[in-house]
Amino acid sequence: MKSRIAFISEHASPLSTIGGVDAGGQNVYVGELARQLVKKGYEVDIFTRRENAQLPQCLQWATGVRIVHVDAGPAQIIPKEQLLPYMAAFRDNMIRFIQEHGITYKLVHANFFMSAQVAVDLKQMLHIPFVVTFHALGHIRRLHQGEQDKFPAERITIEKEAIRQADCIIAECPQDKEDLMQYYQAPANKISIIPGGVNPDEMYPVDKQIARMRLKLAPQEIVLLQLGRMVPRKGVDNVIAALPKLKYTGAKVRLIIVGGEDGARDPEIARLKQLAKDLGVAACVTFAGQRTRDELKYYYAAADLFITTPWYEPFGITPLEAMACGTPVIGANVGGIKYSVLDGKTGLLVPPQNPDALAEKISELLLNRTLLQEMSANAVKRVQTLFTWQRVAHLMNNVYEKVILNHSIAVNSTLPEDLSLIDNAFENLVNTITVCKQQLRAPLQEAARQMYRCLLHGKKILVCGNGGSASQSQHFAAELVGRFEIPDRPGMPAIALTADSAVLTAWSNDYGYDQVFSRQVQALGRKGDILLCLSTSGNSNNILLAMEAAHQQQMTCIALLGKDGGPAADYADIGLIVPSGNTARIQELHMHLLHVLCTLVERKIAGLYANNEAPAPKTGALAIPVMNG
Ligand SMILES: O=C(CO)[C@@H](O)[C@H](O)[C@H](O)[C@H](O)COP(=O)(O)O
Ligand SMILES: [Zn+2]
Repeated sequence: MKSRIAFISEHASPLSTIGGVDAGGQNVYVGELARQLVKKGYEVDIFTRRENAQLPQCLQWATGVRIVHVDAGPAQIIPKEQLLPYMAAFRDNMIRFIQEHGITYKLVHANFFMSAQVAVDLKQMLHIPFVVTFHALGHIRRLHQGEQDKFPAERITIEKEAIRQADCIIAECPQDKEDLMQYYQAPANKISIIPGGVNPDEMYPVDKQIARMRLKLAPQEIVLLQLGRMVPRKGVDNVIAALPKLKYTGAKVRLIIVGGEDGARDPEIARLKQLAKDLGVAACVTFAGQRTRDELKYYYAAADLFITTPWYEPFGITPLEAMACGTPVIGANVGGIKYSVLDGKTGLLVPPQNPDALAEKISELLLNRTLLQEMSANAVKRVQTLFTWQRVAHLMNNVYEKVILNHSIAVNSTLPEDLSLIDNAFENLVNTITVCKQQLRAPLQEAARQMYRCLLHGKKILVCGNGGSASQSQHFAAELVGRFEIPDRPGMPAIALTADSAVLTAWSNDYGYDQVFSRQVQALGRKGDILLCLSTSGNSNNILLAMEAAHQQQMTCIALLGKDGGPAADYADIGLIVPSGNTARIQELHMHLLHVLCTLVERKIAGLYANNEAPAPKTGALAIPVMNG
């Protein structure tokens, strides 16, 4: 059966024309991801604020994808900085729609902080788990824009609460994950890195001259392209400011700026036009305004270089689109751009807000046509392997499935008896650890000292136990023979007596299980060796007989025991008794004790070399230097 899920994207609808002040990557993200998720078996409803009274409440936008227009504030475009007061109405009307239509959503995917706030409420009221992609973080914006950031101050608090409540947080690049962890204390295990993508049927390489003919651009000019939302953060002024600094003296260079509206209505375009005039480069800057998505590939393909130098970019879809069309990118070394653009391979990275550095890199690339061609091929390949919406949907589907599964487990398994069993097991373990910490410090130290001495004198450690303790014996031997925490140290001789099925079965079959370890101790043990025994009860006959055999061989017996130690406590030279009546807890503590012993012994052995107590081995396998006596 298909799973129905809800996207919330309060200000960014896939219906909007890209390049408007608030219409950019998020609109594409929501639409493309929804379409691809349909192929994974989902039905997606995208809830977005009604910006136009003429639109129907619910519109079938693509197969399996509906857009639901939610009434929240006036039905007109409102800058997203002013939308927060309408979000309560958004939430209430969204819930009304869900209830009137009797829909059950398996999951909500919130986009941007205001949608996340709605998702938090939905989770509380309707018990729907949610995933969030923030697309930008308020804290980082504040850092970069200070007072010019016009979002309400509550944004950061809302983001923090959403992070606390979310079932999974989608970071769009490694930097985004770091920011979430550093500024919001988001737990790493709640974050999945999933980038944005490109639709290869929409963005693909087109012959440069054909693209230019379509756009009526001069075939012989050098074209630099800047495309996207026209807001100060995007650093378009930085690109204009680089133009007079270009050292390139070949063909005429033209900068085409796609996005934004007519200068009179768009203050940012007016500002950029004025800047171009002031710098004397107005004649080589073309303001192309907003373009339909169909036209964008021609712009990307017509350009020799795509340039994007924002101060902050949580992901950035335009550099990917440019690369998909085979156009190398010079991008700011920030956020998602430093992840999508491979410096030196698919383009170059520059510091933001630095026209000199940008001018230098543009000139460098324009002078190296061979490199530009290589970068173009690399760019297409990189996008097609890593950044298609198909791949994004595949990764997202994995996240959704995990969230949906965990949610249903949580809902169906909150039986009070289960919970109290879980809690008891943890509390029991914590208590046992606390008691052991006090009681076992001295014997642990002594056991480690004995083991170290034994190994230093060229002797070995034999280990045995039954059942769970048998596997722990092997676990311990493996840590010593191989390595534990310190690489490049000599192997230490340790043998688990539980691992040779031929010996175990023959001796048990022919003489009895009680002799299964003692026989091996006689055969393998020598004076000065250690026998390490594990027994939760201290009662197992084969363990007691093994210790007897060890004493006859003048070996030292160390025993990890439980309960009251049983008779084994009397046989052992050093007994480490876990004072618990619960076999499982005893075994858990035994494993911990074995690891602590590994740490102590390994450090001592490794320290031998560090302190020059022994010559470092010259060639071949490392060996512990043997001391006589
Ligand atoms: O793992 C477990 C219980 O948690 C069992 O396999 C358990 O190790 C076996 O019953 C052993 O035979 C118990 O022997 P011992 O610890 O009393 O010497
Ligand atoms: Zn067990």
